[in-house]
Amino acid sequence: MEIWDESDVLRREIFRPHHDIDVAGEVESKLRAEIDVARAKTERLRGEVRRLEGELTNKSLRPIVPEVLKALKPYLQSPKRVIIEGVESLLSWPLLTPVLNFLRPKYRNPFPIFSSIIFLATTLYINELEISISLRHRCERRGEEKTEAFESKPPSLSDTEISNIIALMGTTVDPSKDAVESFPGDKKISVVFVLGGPGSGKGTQCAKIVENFGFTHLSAGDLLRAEIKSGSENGTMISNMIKEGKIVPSEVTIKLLQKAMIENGNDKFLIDGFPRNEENRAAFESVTKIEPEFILFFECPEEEMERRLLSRNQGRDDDNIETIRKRFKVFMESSMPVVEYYDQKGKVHKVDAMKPVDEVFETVKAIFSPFNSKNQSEYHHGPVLYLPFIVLCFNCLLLSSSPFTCNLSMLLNKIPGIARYSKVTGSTDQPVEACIP
Ligand SMILES: Nc1ncnc2c1ncn2[C@@H]1O[C@H](COP(=O)(O)OP(=O)(O)O)[C@@H](O)[C@H]1O
Ligand SMILES: Nc1ccn([C@H]2C[C@H](O)[C@@H](COP(=O)(O)OP(=O)(O)O)O2)c(=O)n1
Repeated sequence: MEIWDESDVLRREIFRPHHDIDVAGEVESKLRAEIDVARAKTERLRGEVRRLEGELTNKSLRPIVPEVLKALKPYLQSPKRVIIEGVESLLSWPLLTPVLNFLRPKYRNPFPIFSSIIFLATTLYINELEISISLRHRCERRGEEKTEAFESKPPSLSDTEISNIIALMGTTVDPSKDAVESFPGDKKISVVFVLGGPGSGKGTQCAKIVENFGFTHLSAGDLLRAEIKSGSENGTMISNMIKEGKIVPSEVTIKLLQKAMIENGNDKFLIDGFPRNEENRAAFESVTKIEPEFILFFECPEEEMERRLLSRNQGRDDDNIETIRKRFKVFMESSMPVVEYYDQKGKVHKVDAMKPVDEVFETVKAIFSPFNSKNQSEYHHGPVLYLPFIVLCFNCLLLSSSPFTCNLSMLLNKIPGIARYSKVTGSTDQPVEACIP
C-alpha cells in the first residue's frame, strides 16, 4: 500500500542544490502544492481501504474473496502473496481434491474420512490476472505437527506485509492455533437449530430442554462472547460486529461450535442462534456434513422482543435500543431466509413465543417428545449395534496369527503415502489419525 510520506518530500527538497533564499518562497509553495496532492491521494487510498473493510465486515469473507483481491491488486505489486487462513470452510473438498491432484499428481486421498483432520491454508499468488493456488497441508495435534507446503512461486512479501493484508481482509482465523480435533466421524450426531429473533426466548427454552431431554446447549452468541473475553486475536473484530448487530464471519463461529461439540462429547446438541444467515447455514453443512434433525423457531413480535431485551439486564453491550433495532433488521433480512429454507424442506417447528415461559415449554416439550427417552442415544449406539464389531474383534483375538488380526493402525502403516499419528492427548479409544505426508 502506497502511503505518501511528507517528510520524504521535505527531505528531498532540503538537499536540493537550488535551495537558496531567492527561491525559498517558490519552493515552499511548490512543496505545499505537492503535499496537498499527496494528502488527497492518501485520503483516497484510505477511503478505499475503509470501503473494503466495510464490505468485508458486512458481507463476511466468503463471497467476496475474489472481489477483494481484485480491488487490492492495484495497490500491490505483483507477484504478491496473500494467505487466507481458515480457508477450509471457504473451499470445500470437492474443489480442493482436483487442485491437490493437479499440484501433486501422485496425491490421492484414499480415506476421505481422515480428510476432516487435515487443516488447509491456501496461498494465493496474484500475478497480473492469473491466480494460482498453492496449498499447505496441516495435520495438527497438540504437540505434534506436520506441515507441508506446495508453492508454485517463491513468496515475495515479508511476513509483516502478509499480516497487514490478512488484517485488511478482516479475519485472522489461524487453523494452527484453533485446531479442531478430528470431527466425530463415526458418531451419529443429532443437531437441532434453535432460531428466533433476538429476545424471543431461545436461551430460556434451551435451558429447559437441556434439563429434560439430555441435550447440550451451544449458544453461538455465548461462544462468540467467550472468544472476546479470552483475548483472542479475533476478539476485537467479533466485539465490533456484535456491537453493530452484525453477523460474525461463519468460519469463526463454525470453528467455535465444532470445537465445543468435540470437547463436549455428547451426541445431541441444541445450537442456539445459528445459522443466522445463508452463509452460516451452507458453511456449517459443508464443514460438518451435519443435517439438523429439525429447526425450533420461536415466533415473537418485535415490540415484545424489544421489551424483553431492554429488561434482560445481563450487561450485554448489544442490549441497547440502537443495536437492538439493527439486530431486528439483520434478523429479518438475513436470518428469516434460513428459516424459510428449512421450512420448504418441512423441517421447521414454529412455536408461539409470546406466551409465558412455562406455556411455551409445553409446546416445546411436545416437539421434543421423540427424544423423550433419555436412553434413546444409548439405544442407537448401544451394544446391539456394536455386536457384529465385538464378535469380529473377539475372532481376531482368537485367531491372532490370521490375516484378520490387523488393527486400524497396522492397516494405515501399510498404505503408501499416509503418515500415521497416534493421539497424544485424550483417551486411548480415540481413533488413529492420519495425514498426507
Ligand atoms: N416467554 C417469555 N415471556 C416473558 N419473558 C421471557 C420469555 N422467555 C424469555 N423471557 C425473558 O426475555 C429475555 C430474553 O430471553 P432470552 O432467552 O435471553 O432470549 P434469546 O436467547 O432469544 O435472546 C430474558 O430476560 C428472559 O428472561
Ligand atoms: N451465528 C451467529 C450468532 C450470533 N452472532 C452475533 C451477532 C448477534 O447479534 C450476537 C448475539 O447473539 P445471541 O444469539 O447471543 O443473542 P440474541 O439472539 O441476538 O439475543 O452474536 C453471530 O454473529 N453469528
